[in-house]
Amino acid sequence: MNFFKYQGTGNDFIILDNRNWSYTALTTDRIKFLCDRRFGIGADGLMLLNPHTGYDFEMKYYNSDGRESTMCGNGGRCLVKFAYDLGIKKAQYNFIAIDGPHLAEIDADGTVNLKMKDVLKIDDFHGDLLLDTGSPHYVKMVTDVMELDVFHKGMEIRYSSDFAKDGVNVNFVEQRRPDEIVVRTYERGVEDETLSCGTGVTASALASYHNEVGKNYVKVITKGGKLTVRFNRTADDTYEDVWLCGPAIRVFQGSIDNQPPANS
Ligand SMILES: N[C@H](CCC[C@H](N)C(=O)O)C(=O)O
Repeated sequence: MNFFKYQGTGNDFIILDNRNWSYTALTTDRIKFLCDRRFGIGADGLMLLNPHTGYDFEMKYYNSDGRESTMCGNGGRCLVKFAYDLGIKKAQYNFIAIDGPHLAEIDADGTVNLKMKDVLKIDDFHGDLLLDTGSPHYVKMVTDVMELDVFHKGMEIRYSSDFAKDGVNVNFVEQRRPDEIVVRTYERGVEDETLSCGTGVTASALASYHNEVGKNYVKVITKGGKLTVRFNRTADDTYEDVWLCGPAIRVFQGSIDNQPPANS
């Protein structure tokens, strides 16, 4: 099996070119094995680039637990860069994912800009915030975010009775400046802190204290690197024209045996 490894601000992915449908029969166990950082290749998730009528491609995303999941923002950005590296070169990409169509553009400096779905509401949850940016996100504003035990605090919320059934991604956000936040995320389906989470960074930017009605531009610092989120907040508190912008890097390509070793 030939694979490609990409990362977007440290959120890393195995990508398979599935334009000839050769990888469609991957099982949950196989994807989990491929994402395993000891027995397999190692990644936060795996993506298929599928052909799709009317779009440049279709994105299929699987968390490292092997199960198909909802939208992955960093994954979407990496998949656009993968398409470019395959020779699919467009001024503007238009691909389809589980949460609908997405536009994307690659800047001259390599920044990949991904249009995210509109967010029609942000709910209050006992003083924290809940919103869906293509994946479900819990946002808690904190101080000293880098001192936090994100793994245990995140797991506690994710497995609490309110979220245990479907899960939720948990973001801890420190407002450093009116237009700059620091975000750390415990990711559902990885069941650990990732170095960044694109839909989580987007959710955190929309939920952060200082955004105002009209155009906003939020700088987001994560353990894996820097991203920016642009959006228009409407007078009735919906969020549109939302773009997640940042690097997407091809790390290596390789091949892995088709059958995992018997003892894995
Ligand atoms: N773990 C998320 C999906 C991937 C999100 C993240 N990797 C991103 O960049 O948006 C979930 O199951 O909801």
